[in-house]
Parts: sequence; C-alpha cells; structure tokens
Amino acid sequence: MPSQQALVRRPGPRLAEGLVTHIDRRPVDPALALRQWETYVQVLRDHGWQTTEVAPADDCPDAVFVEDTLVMFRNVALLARPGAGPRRPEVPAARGAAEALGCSVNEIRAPGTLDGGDVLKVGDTVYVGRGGRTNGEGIRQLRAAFEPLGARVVAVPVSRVLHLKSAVTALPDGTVIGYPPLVDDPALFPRFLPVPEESGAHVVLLGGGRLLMAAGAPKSAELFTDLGYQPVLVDIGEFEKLEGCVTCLSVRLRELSA
Ligand SMILES: NC(=O)NCCC[C@H](N)C(=O)O
Repeated sequence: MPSQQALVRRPGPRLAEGLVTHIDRRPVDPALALRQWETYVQVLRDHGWQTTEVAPADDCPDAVFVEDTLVMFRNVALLARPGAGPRRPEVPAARGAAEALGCSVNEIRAPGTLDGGDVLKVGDTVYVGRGGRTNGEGIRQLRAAFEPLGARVVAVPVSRVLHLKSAVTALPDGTVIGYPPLVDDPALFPRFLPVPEESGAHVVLLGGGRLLMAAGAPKSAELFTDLGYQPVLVDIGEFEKLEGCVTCLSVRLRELSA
C-alpha cells in the first residue's frame, strides 16, 4: 500500500518579499495567503494525505514553496541545492523532515544547482528542466542519484517560466499537460495535451482520479472533467503572485515503506 505523506511548510513572516523573476511584483496579502495555505493543506488531508510541517525557515520568504527543497524517487530524498542562493537555507530542515519519515537522503552538491520544481515524475521517467534554477551539473547529479534506482532521466530545456513544473505537469494516465505559449517544445513528451490556461497546467494527483488544481483555471478543470477526472479547485492566488503553483506548496511522498 503506497504511503500518502506530504511535506508542507507554513508561510513565513517575510512571504511578501518572495522572489519574482518572470512576472511583475504585486503586493501579497499575508493573512489571505495563510488562509489559502490552510485550505490547501486541508484539501490534502481530506483526500487521505498525512501532512508533516517542515520546521519554519522564517528568514526565507519563499520557504512555503517547499517542493523546491527536495525530490523524491522511491524512498530516496535528494536534497536540492536551489539555484537562487537566498533559498539555500531552506534545505536543512527539509533534510530533517525526510530523515524523520525514514527516507534515505542524498544531496545535490556545488557547483550543481537543482530546484524541486524542475523535476516532474511520470512513472519511472524523471523529466528535469534545465532553466534558470537548475544547471547541467545538477542534472548530472540527479541522474547519478536516481538512475541506479531505475529512473530514466530526461532533460528538458525551460526558458519561458521559472521551473519545468510551471510549464507542465502530468495527468494520472501519464499525459503531459501544458499551456502551449509557456512550453519550449511539447514534442519532447510522448503524449502532450494543451490546456487553455496557464495555471491549468498544474495538477497535484490526489489519488483515484482526483486532481488538486488552481481555482484560476476553470476551463482546464472542465477539460479534465470531460476526460473522466475529478478536479478539486483551490484558490492559491496569493502564491501565484510569487510564481508559485499548486505543486510547489507540498512534496508528496508516495513510496515510503510503512
Ligand atoms: N516549484 C515552484 O513552482 N516553486 C515556486 C517558487 C517561487 C519563488 N518565488 C521563487 O522564485 O523561487
């Protein structure tokens, strides 16, 4: 029976100072952000996920985007080395959380950089974005860590958005979904389905055909409903102002041994 554990990290006091790279800065409402985060976490719990809060890193405005701190493959946690220097102090507490859940822990070392948001798993295929945050040496180390475990690592150029998973994620049947203007080359994926909204490209697989996705993508939600899935919409507008999306607010651990 696969585990359903998710790591999350509460928004810190400096959230509004989070990095923005590809979009203009807009003011963030910290109280609303906290309510949106609490709803997101509750949705995970309502769908059978046990959530563990990673210890705060309150000096790091972007710490809530916990997905960027580590990548899971089977029961191995590969600690990231974020491409943005100010985000690196987010990683040590993520190590502690992964160890406490019984993961084996490995890490990306300098000069490698890798953000968890650049890694998309589809079965045993691990797509990794080469973009502003993840470099070639980070990709090499990811291959060295996961290929011996049975992963097939596929590198994908990312130039139009922050992370690979800002551009594409995948449905439970393995179809990669993306908003075409933001995807460098859809032909790199064996099955690609265009979606009509930017945030419609981001889904968290809750299990059993249920897809956690942003409330800002109603047409994409309709498309997925029409394909037999059940979208569960959550408003994450305050995090979208900081280039976050539904995937980046948690790390899902599906293959821990009990
Ligand atoms: N995996 C993700 O999509 N992470 C979003 C990170 C946003 C944050 N403001 C950053 O620039 O690092």
